[in-house]
Amino acid sequence: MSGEPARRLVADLRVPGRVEAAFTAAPGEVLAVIGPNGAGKSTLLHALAGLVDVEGTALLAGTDLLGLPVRERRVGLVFQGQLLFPHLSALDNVAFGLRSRGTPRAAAESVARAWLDRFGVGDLAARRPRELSGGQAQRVAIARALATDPDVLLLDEPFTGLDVSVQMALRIELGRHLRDFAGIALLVTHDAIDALTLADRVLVLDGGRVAQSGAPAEVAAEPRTPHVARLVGLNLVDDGDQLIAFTPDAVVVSLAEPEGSSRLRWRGQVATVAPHGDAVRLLVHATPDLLADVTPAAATELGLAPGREVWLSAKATAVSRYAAR
Ligand SMILES: Nc1ncnc2c1ncn2[C@@H]1O[C@H](COP(=O)(O)OP(=O)(O)OP(=O)(O)O)[C@@H](O)[C@H]1O
Repeated sequence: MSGEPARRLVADLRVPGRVEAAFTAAPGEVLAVIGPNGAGKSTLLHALAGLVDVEGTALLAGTDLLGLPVRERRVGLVFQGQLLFPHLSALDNVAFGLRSRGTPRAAAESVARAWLDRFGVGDLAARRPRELSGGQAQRVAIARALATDPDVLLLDEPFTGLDVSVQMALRIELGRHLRDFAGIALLVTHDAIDALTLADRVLVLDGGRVAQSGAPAEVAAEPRTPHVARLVGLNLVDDGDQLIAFTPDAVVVSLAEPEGSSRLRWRGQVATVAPHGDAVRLLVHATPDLLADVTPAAATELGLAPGREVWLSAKATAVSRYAAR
């Protein structure tokens, strides 16, 4: 048996006023970090990368990353707006990390070339960043981060700002490389698809704290924050010590108050009306805001337009209830 401890990350970090989070990640695991604007997602990644002062520990195989000089942390970064070195070719950008660790030029370039090839941009090796499209530059940036074989790969919104078709292609490519990646990946994303398709686990931040963590399917089925509920297209109602989640198509919209004694009814005002597949999706300002899907015929019949006062009710059999904590 090897005496090498598993390269598990055990982090308990605090950047005062911005984020306070304890989490663990196993080698090979992709952890999606999600949450609303200002939740502390970027700060968490910046803390691990050494870009911001942080208290606490981030033990990796027993060594505290936070105690290491930034250059000695085996951390790969792909950050929004973190540009490639403009004066270096794509190849030299990817080879840079290895070169700065003392790898001889030929060996570093050979590794760099292989990474560019894997991301389908090998023929662009000689180009400078300004000669690359956004999607090509992002492929080079991801190749650059992976080329150093980091223990921890930090990806902050790697698809933001790219065309939707480029995002889709890059998501598939990145997914393939993340499956083979032996280290730990933390992926900050605003997109439920990323969290559901790329991640092994999801860490939900809210107001600088961890609100929930678990397998993507668990988090999607039983969201604990309005932000996650909205990401996965569910309504979420706080009912004291329980949370209630239900899909927009489980909501009945009426102009008159629904009969019966169910507490699952709300009065509100239609805020937006938009096509959603074969249905019409309403966002209704109620307490809380709710989504409701109705048929186009019902939308016309009920005169559902922004400003319309409506009643909403949820079928008791169509809701999922779970403990709030
Ligand atoms: N350089 C900074 N100095 C002080 N406070 C900051 C700084 N950067 C961010 N903050 C604050 O720290 C908190 C967390 O911000 P952070 O950027 O980590 O959130 P985020 O979840 O990444 O948000 P977004 O999705 O908008 O990028 C916010 O309250 C933010 O205003």
